Amino acid sequence: MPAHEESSNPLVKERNHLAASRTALRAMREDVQALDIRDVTANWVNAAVLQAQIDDRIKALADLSHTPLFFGRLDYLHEVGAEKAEGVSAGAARGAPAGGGEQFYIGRRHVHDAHGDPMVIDWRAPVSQPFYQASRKNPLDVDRRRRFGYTGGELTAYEDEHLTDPAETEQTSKLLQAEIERPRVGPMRDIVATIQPEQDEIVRSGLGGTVCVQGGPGTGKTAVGLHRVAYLLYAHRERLARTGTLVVGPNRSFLHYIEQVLPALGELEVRQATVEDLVAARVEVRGTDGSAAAVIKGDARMADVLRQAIRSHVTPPAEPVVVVRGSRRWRVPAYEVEEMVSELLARDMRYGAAHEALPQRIAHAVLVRMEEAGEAPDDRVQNAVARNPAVKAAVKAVWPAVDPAKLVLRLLTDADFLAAHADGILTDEEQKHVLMTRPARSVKAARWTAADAVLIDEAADLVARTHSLGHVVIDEAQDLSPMQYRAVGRRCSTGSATVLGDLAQGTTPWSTRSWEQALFHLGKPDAVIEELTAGFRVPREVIAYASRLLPAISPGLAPVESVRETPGSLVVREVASAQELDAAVVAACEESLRQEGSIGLIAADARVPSLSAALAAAGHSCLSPGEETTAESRLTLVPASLAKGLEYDYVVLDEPAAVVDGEPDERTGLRRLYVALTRAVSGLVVLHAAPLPQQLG
Ligand SMILES: Nc1ncnc2c1ncn2[C@@H]1O[C@H](COP(=O)(O)OP(=O)(O)OP(=O)(O)O)[C@@H](O)[C@H]1O
Repeated sequence: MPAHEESSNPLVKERNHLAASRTALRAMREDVQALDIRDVTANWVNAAVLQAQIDDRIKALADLSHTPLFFGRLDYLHEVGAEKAEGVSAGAARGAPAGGGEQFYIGRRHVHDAHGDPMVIDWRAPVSQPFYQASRKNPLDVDRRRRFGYTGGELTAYEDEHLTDPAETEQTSKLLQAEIERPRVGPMRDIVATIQPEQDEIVRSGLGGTVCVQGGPGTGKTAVGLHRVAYLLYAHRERLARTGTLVVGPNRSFLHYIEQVLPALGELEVRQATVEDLVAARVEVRGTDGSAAAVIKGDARMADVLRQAIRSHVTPPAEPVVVVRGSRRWRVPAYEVEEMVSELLARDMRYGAAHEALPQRIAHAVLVRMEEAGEAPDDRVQNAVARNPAVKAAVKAVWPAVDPAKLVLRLLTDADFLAAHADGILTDEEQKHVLMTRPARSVKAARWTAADAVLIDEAADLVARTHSLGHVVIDEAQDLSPMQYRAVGRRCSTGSATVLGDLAQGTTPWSTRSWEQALFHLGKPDAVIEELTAGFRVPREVIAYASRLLPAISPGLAPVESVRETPGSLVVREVASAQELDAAVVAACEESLRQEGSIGLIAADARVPSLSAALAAAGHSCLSPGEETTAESRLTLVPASLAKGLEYDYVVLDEPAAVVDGEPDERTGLRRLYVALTRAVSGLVVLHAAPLPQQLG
């Protein structure tokens, strides 16, 4: 209950404001539902588009009973200035505390009353920012910050900080702590009520610049990235609606896990995809690469090879172009066409754009001759000449169209063609690795790998510029290859990016070694690199245990400082023999199921079938990673390879040595183990029959 009493019961007043805000929100929704669009739409296409927008708006205005409409209140000392007033209409109905300042309720979305005056201010509005940033040292004109506590949708508590009262001392907020420690059930949720100052700075950094965030497990990188998109959409709604936004994640399960955060914040238009989704539009990925081949194919030098290979299609003209029109013949000599070609090459334009431009250039040369001969040709004549069979034939010989997939197929199947463009760039050994072991005859027949699809995407961009979005968030970025960074980078070449990752969690053979390099490949070398160090997921004991691996997996990285005490959160249990391990694991899961919240059983991929069978025999069904946990179904069996980015209240970790052995080398194995050890919110039980990796000792 409150530390400071007001004259009448403040909790009652706050509940009244909540009830009034809900009524106002309902009225806003009803207004939208009542819109009659028949008069304003010219045809059914317009009507359908408008109706879809209205439906989205109705969805965005839904009053979700489990997500409180507001979570905080700011009492300003003075009226807010014009620079902050955006999103706050000029009316007087914002509450006015004694003393002449203004009062604002901060929530997930803007709610206004029938007069258009705000009842709740969007957390992203400038006037809300002090809720996250104001401190005793720098109160930002805030007299009082109030946080609200809810139980099952009911407003049940509040907590005040009087930032300008010298008598009051700094205390950690109990409501904040409780919110951070709330058990996890279901998919990831938003953190608007508790964004921390250092996170808020990243969330609100401008649309113009790219930000890269290095942060250990559970420091809120994913949360920050998603809230940043929501913030940018608020601050630059029109521009981003036109250009589009995208969140890139490592796999489907992860995308499922995070997919509800943005809709809960009212943002329904953000695309979410894996890098493979982005690049696999052109070919179907059916094959896999060995790690040696994948590393070379993912190396940025491949971009140089492709560039050379595509340019090799340009051949200097051997003959003049002779265009016959009516009774006349027009001749453009070979040297003149060659000059055009050199000029196009020097301009460094896209291959396909130059292919389109060349016939027009040749036609122009013909037109000049026509004019010299006293004719008066216009644009239509130029276009007709550009389509003349002789011009077409000349362009086909000099600057032929190139199909990106066919180009890559030739590079991967024709050793001489590869050598011609890779010599001096790739060693002989590397070239051998890149060549298909079973050369396919056609694009359709080829068993393309994920890395091949990225090469094709690169080639396609050499032919025609890739469409760029306004903003792209890349999560778990440390696992991207340089070529994958390039693929994502061209999708934000005219926009900006948020790059999120942890060097210690890189588990691909090509994983990022330095953020500077990664940003260079992304095409954003001037990005700001930030670091998050406070951990909101993993309890102190557990993160300390996992951090023992850091010197081996990422020397130089500082361990995460957990904000969660939770004594007794780590149990390491040795099982007498391998035969008894499955039963011990099932028992540990049952033990965990007695607690509230979600349970994740993480095991080496190879151990999953046996554990699945053991659980089934004991009468437990389990979910797959990313599938929604519910009150009835709370146990997920997670192959270690899919654990990244996910979290569970209680984690049972099966046989760490097997997790390490599941990877091609020890460092990658230990990194995989580090990921597995850092998924727990409340408790971790480690079970092992084999000796633990000595780095944990
Ligand atoms: N300011 C915060 N208030 C409350 N919870 C937070 C805050 N920041 C992060 N969290 C919670 O901490 C957990 C970890 O956050 P998140 O998944 O974003 O971390 P991460 O850095 O992406 O971790 P990983 O490296 O393991 O992928 C999530 O449950 C998230 O909601």
